[in-house]
Parts: sequence; C-alpha cells; structure tokens
Amino acid sequence: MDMLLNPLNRRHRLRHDIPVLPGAFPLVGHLPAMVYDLPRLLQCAERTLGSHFWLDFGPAGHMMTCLDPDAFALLRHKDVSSELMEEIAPELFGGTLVAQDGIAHRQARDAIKAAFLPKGLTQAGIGDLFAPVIQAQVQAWRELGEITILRETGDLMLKLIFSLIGIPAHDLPGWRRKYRQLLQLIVAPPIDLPGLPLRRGRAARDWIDAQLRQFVHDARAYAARTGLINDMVSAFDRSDDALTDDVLVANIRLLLLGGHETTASTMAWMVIELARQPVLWDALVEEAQRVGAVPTRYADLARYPVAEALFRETLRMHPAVTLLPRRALQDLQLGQRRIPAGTDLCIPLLHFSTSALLHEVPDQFRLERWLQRTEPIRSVDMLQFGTGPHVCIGYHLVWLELVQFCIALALTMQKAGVRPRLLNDIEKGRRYYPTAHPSMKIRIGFS
Ligand code: HEM
Repeated sequence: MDMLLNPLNRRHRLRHDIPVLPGAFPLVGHLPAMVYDLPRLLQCAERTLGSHFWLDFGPAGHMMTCLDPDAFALLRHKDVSSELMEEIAPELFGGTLVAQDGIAHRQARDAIKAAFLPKGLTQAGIGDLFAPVIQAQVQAWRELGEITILRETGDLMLKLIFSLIGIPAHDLPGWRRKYRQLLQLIVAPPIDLPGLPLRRGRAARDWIDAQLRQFVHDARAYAARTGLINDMVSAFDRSDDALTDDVLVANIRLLLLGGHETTASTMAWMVIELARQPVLWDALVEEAQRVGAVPTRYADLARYPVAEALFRETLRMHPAVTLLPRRALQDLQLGQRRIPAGTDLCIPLLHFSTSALLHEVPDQFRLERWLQRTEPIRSVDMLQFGTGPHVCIGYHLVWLELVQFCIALALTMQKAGVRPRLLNDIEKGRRYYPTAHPSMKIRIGFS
C-alpha cells in the first residue's frame, strides 16, 4: 500500500535550514502516515532528506526529528523541556508529572516512584496480587480455545492496573466504561457538544477524578486501601512542600493511562511472536517447566532469563511508545546542526529501537542478543522506556508482570498439551501513533 501522504504537496521547503518532509495534508499534516506506517515514513525521510527533517504533527505543529542516535541524549539534556506534552494533550496530561520539568516534576515523581521500585513492589505484595489474576485469564483463554489477542490483553491489563490502584472487583464494569470514554480524549476533535467524544471524555475524567479523590480521602482517614495508593498518599503528605490533592489525583490518573495501553500492546506482541516462532515457545516452556511456578517477587526474576529476553526483544521489535515530543529551551547543537531555542523536537524511539547502528541484524527477533550478553543493561538497551528524568516509572512493574504473564501462559498451555497459533496476517491493521499496537483483529488459537 502507498503511504498516506498528500500527492499535491511535493514542494521542498526549509525551516531553519532543515528540510520539511513533503506530503503533509492540510490540518492533519503527516499524522495519517505516522499512525499507519511510521517505519516507512521515517525510512523515506532519511533516504530523501538525511538525518534531520521536520515532521508535521497537524494541530501540534512541526517537530524537528533527528534520526542520529545522539538525539536520544536530548532526553537527559537540562535545556530540553517536556511542556509540549501538555500542549499536545491538555485534557489528559495537564497537571501531570509527564508534562512538567525541574522541581515541580521532581517533587511529584519522588512521591510516586518509591512504590514502583523493586522494594516498593515487593513490600506492597504486587506480584502476589497479580499472579492469580493473570492465571485466571490465561486459563479462560485455554477454555475458549481461540481469542482476539489485543482485546484480551487490554482486558487483563485493566484488571491488573485496577487491582494495583485498589479498585474493588465489583466496581470494575463501571470503571471500565468510564476509562474507555476517558481514552477518547486522545483523539477527540475540539468540539464541545453533548454526545461528542470531548464532552463524554471530560465527564469520564471528572468521574474518575472524583473516585480517586475519595480513595485518597479514605487512605488518609482509615488507611483502608490496599494497593499502592496508601504508599503514594503518605509519600505525598511527607513531601517538603505538601503537594495538593489535585496533583496527586492527576498523577494517579496518569498511572492508569501510562500502564494500560503500552503493556497490553507489548503483551499482545509477545503472544504473537510466541505463536509465529515455535522455537521461542519451546524455549519458554522449557524454562517455565524447569522452574515450575509463576514468579511473585521481583527477586525471583533472575531465574527466568528466557522470559526476560522475550520481554526485552518484544519491546525492542515493537516499542509501544514510538515518538517523544520535547521543546528546546536554549539553542542546542545536534550533530552538525544548530537548533534554535523554542524548537519543538521529536525523539523517534521506534527508529533507535530498530536501528542497525545500535543492534546487530536489527530486523531479526533474536533472544540470543539478551541471553548471551555479559554486560549489564544500559539505558540505550531499554530506550523503549525513555531515559533521563522522565524515564518510565513502570519499568520494573512491566518486567515483573510480563514475565509472570508469559510463564503462566507457558505452564497453562503446556499442561493442556496445546500451544499458541497465529490465525491471521499480522501486517494489516498495525498502528504506530500515538501509541503502537498490533491489529485489533489478530486472533490466536490454542491447539
Ligand atoms: C511496556 C510498557 C511501557 C512502556 C513501553 C512505557 C514507556 C514509557 C516512556 C517511553 C516514558 C517516557 C515519557 C517521556 O520521556 O516523556 C514513560 C513514562 C512514564 N510511564 Fe511508562 N511505559 C510502560 C508502562 C508503564 C506502567 C506499567 C506504568 C505505571 C503503572 C507507567 C507509568 C509511567 C509514568 C508515570 C511515566 C512518566 C514519568 C515521568 O514523566 O517522570 N508506564 N513510559
């Protein structure tokens, strides 16, 4: 299929001496090609324009995109800001730490991050909380015999993330409905009328915030909630400049958002890769049987090198977050180019994750690149989680839950004498932006 570029826009233009990629449509710019075919779009831009070019993000404006791996270090640069995040998605990210810089960011992050480090996860018993939920879902797949994978992993992730926050199981259907409406804010056109996505999404966000406010209140009043909310509330209350409940609530909502689609997509890709490569499945089953149980503590993970390699290689080949927006606060030097203060930047994680400059035979799914390595994991090896002050808070949690997931899958299916099988084409229906995921239609059989 041809890329979704505007055939009437062929003019070559420069901004600040850097070429603008032709093919943008009015209003939506290059967004259609980014959503449906980002890898080919980046390759085409590199081939025709070189390593620095402007992409048109439609309503969010132009962003200078640099394919040189040095651009990854911009995420750690003191003169590069995350404020653009809030301008792109004010309804979702306004007031959250992902869109803040400096002290405001550090304060909010410090109050949350301890709960997500290995010690915090172990103390809160998160692995014990997750294991039965994962096992029940995988068992249900076995009984169904055939599933639509992304729908199922999305459902499982909602259950996990809600249990993490401490939402009681009987409240789940209501939450699920509101959560889906909240997600509409990502794509809602800016028209605020009854029945339209913006109005519904805002109403859902207000509902969710009101519930979270009540959780925070209960955590303070009775120390009644399980899950991470108690830990976060106490950390917020202990912080030097007491942070308001609005900040706390907005950031708990961010955790719900940040932890769901990304992990559901990675989990779905994991199953797809296991289904299409029998040797991967055999290696995983062998490891699962040798250890014989689903891990529940972070410290157990060292016993599952194959599952860890599967987690890392799946993310490398299919990073869920493909592009990160930033803004230069001062003039910057990037390779041979000077980038003026105020320039909006795009850091293409997808490109680095599959770049031949960083990985041998990058197009091949190879567990060996992780199993045979002797050096520790560097930030460039986990670039799918970003780096620097905003590096993903959920990294250790994702590692734990994805290893739990694939080991539970292997043990359950092996016991029943079946293995996953891919039932349709994986290329059609993939999406790459705002987050990447496999087609909603991919079906997996267990036989
Ligand atoms: C495979 C799963 C995941 C991927 C690929 C992923 C990726 C990322 C990336 C690339 C960033 C950096 C954003 C930036 O620099 O602007 C990020 C930040 C963040 N992630 Fe994740 N994430 C995942 C799962 C999770 C989970 C499970 C949670 C929590 C439950 C989470 C919570 C967050 C939060 C709160 C931030 C903002 C941190 C900050 O701005 O300081 N993520 N994530």
